[in-house]
Amino acid sequence: VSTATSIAQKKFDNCIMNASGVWCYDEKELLEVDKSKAASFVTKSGTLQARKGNPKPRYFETNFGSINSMGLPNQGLEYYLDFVQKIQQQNPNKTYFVSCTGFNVQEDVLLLEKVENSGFKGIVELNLSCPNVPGKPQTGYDFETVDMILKTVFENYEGLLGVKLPPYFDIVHFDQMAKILNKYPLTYVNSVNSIGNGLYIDDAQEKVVIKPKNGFGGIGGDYIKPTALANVHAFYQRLDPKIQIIGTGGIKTGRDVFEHILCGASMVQVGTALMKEGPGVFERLTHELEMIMQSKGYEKLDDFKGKLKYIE
Ligand SMILES: O=C(O)c1[nH]c(=O)[nH]c(=O)c1I
Repeated sequence: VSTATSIAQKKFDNCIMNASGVWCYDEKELLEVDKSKAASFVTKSGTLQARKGNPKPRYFETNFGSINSMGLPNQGLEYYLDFVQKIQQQNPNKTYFVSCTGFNVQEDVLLLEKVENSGFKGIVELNLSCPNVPGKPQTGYDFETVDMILKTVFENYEGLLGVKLPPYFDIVHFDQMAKILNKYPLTYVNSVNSIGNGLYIDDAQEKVVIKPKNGFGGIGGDYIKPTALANVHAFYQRLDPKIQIIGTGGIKTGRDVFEHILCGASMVQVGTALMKEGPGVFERLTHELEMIMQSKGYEKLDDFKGKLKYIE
């Protein structure tokens, strides 16, 4: 069996990689993912200037997932572009992802200009869904702004571009977002980012567990898998087939990977489980997926991708 996949005709020998924000902050972490069984890596979302992020503790693991309010700590987009250019020379046949996010459309355009000027030939992920910058609303929940950003960005940028979206919870929102996304030459849509502004409590201390935002933070892990699968499938049902889907959210076993692909994902990304287990998680997930495919007689992803059955 083969767990290989492709995004925009770029071939990957596997369909599992890291989620932006996890194990991708600096060269050390990115090299560890690059050397693992992961198909590729995506960097932490780069901003115009490097950022320290929110005060700690800003990440907490629970039995069922995680809560974070990192606040977009990153080395700055240019750091990630320089690193990927270096790595790309050593692995000319590998396609890498660079994530970026601006605080307004002017910054988004500037970031993508920097990408083009750097000669980066991989795939850009525009993060429209950071839930933890105090005072900044989730761009992904402001549909007019998403439309305006994509219109403006695609007037200038000619490279491969995907968008990272927050989870939606209303069928009409899937319809409205898909209508907007279908207007643009997007490479992919990545669903979902963390479920914003959850709250986890330490009962013994009767206290929150992260410092920023009085304990409010993005939720990941087991808690969000049903929402992630629904977003992947809703967009798979609605988007032009030219726009592929990356599935993120609640992946910690080969079964979770299988389900995301059954819902229509061409690639899956791992966040919380990677944070807990480290880059060895990619070998385990790949093996578990291969076992499932073997037991079902599937040889390649296309044998079951998007083929979720409904009850007649
Ligand atoms: O707080 C963060 O840095 C963060 N945390 C998330 O859960 N998703 C995001 O896109 C970001 I930019």
